[in-house]
Amino acid sequence: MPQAHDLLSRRPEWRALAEHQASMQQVHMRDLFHQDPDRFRRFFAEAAGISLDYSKNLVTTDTMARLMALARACQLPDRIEAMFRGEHINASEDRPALHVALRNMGSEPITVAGEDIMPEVRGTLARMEEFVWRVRSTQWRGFTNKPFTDVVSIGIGGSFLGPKLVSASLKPYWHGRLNCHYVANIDGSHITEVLRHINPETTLFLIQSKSFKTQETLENTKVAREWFLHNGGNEELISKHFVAVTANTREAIDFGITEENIFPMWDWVGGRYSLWSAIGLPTALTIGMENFRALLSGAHAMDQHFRTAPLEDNLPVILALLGIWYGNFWQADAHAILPYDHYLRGLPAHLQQLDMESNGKCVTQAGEPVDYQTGPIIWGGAGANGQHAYHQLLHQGTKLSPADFIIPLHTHNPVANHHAILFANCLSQTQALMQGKTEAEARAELEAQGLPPEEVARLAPHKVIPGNKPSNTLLFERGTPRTVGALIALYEHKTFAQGVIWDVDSFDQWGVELGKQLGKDILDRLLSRDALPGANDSSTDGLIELFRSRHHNGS
Ligand SMILES: O=P(O)(O)OC[C@H]1O[C@](O)(CO)[C@@H](O)[C@@H]1O
Repeated sequence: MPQAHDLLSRRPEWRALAEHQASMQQVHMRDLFHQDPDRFRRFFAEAAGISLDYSKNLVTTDTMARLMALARACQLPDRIEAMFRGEHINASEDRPALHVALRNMGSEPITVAGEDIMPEVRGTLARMEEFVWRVRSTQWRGFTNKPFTDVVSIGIGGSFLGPKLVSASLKPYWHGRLNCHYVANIDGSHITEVLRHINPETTLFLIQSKSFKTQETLENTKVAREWFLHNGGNEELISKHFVAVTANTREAIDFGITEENIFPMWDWVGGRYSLWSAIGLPTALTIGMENFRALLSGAHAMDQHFRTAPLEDNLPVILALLGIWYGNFWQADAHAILPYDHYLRGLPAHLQQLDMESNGKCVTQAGEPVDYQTGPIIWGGAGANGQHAYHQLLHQGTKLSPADFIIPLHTHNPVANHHAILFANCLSQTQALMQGKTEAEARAELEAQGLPPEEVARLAPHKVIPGNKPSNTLLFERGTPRTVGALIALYEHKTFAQGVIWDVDSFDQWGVELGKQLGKDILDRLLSRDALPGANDSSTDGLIELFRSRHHNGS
């Protein structure tokens, strides 16, 4: 483990990058492409069905060498091995981070506290397979003996975003009869809108919560249970319609879930890394267990690549280091995820939790305050839609936000020339971001339109596009379970690699606890008929009183 005094920004490799950045300030990517006709091939890597063109970055081979030197100085290869070996790399919670075990296809054991965990992982996969088969084959039916038509997954954060992303990404593989709905928010509109459209006789509820203590999930489960009991169900029938996935079996049983309907999770899997576990049940029910296993095998292929490829050819490491280059040396606070694929439209939201809950940290593993930037603001949306929404800022704004463009070479739904047009949009955006438009080019265009000189002079500055805006282009043949698995695993490992270099704990999330703690007292005060004494600031007190004045008569 690096010592506290090895603060990242004190390392010679860090200083070498800072000096290099100073020398790069006048460099434009246009020139880098003109100087090196082979640039595309030189900055191209592929693994596990994913291809990465990182040539449209403000980097040279010297830049990449210096970034790789920083990664080695931070012992990245050793830390990768430590993760796969189950070392307690989640130092603050003294736990391993073994989401890779969930998709481990190898024969080697993976031990936690001296126990090989693979038998239990594989046993749970087998239980999932049997459950999924019984539901999809209609052997498991509702209380009026009808096959299930709807699955409602109740969970939030990693118990929601991951399975929802995978379900949506693999919509072409969905079972004909089974519809999947997700309920996460404590906003009653979320569950109301779902319950409005389903039949209690043919609905299966999955309660997804690693802790089984998350307020939103427990409150929504109570509503779902009451709805079921008031629409034909009864206590004895709960076991036919409610299944839980949790690491807290006791709480789930106390809540009324029958033990044989509880699938385990483990504390060595973080919520945002858990879609590969039984938390993936909604996905497995809709796409089938064969496709779910293909998802796992795609992720495993990326795991093997991450664990064995030289850093220079390692896709997660390349993406991680490029993010550090811009975040720590070019003051980029954000990073855009732009899937040019309707089915992958949920990817930015999942990666927001994956990245921002992992690396949104301000102390090192040793508890030292950092004096450098850590995790970026992750944002984004589906292309080509974003071009008509926020790409203006990417092209002419003052904020630097590197972007990942993600696109399949083949669509599931060939319609007219749509895929070629989508692909052309993706490439034209990355080209425009890279090359921009000079004032001379802007002037020439305006003159070619026959505008008078004073109009040319007036408009030209508004038409200049600086360019030199970095982007990565990630390609894959088609959005199959394997490529979706590999793609998500790629970003998991990118996130981990950045956390190693920033020396933060990417697997805890203490920052979310304070809001939960404060919320308890505020809720008591909101619900109290009598005004309870103010707890702290006048804003919170004033807002509580505003709410109470609308909800308690005579108060
Ligand atoms: O699965 P659980 O325990 O309900 O937690 C849901 C989510 O809440 C968090 O713990 C944050 O509060 C996430 O890390 C997690 O994915």
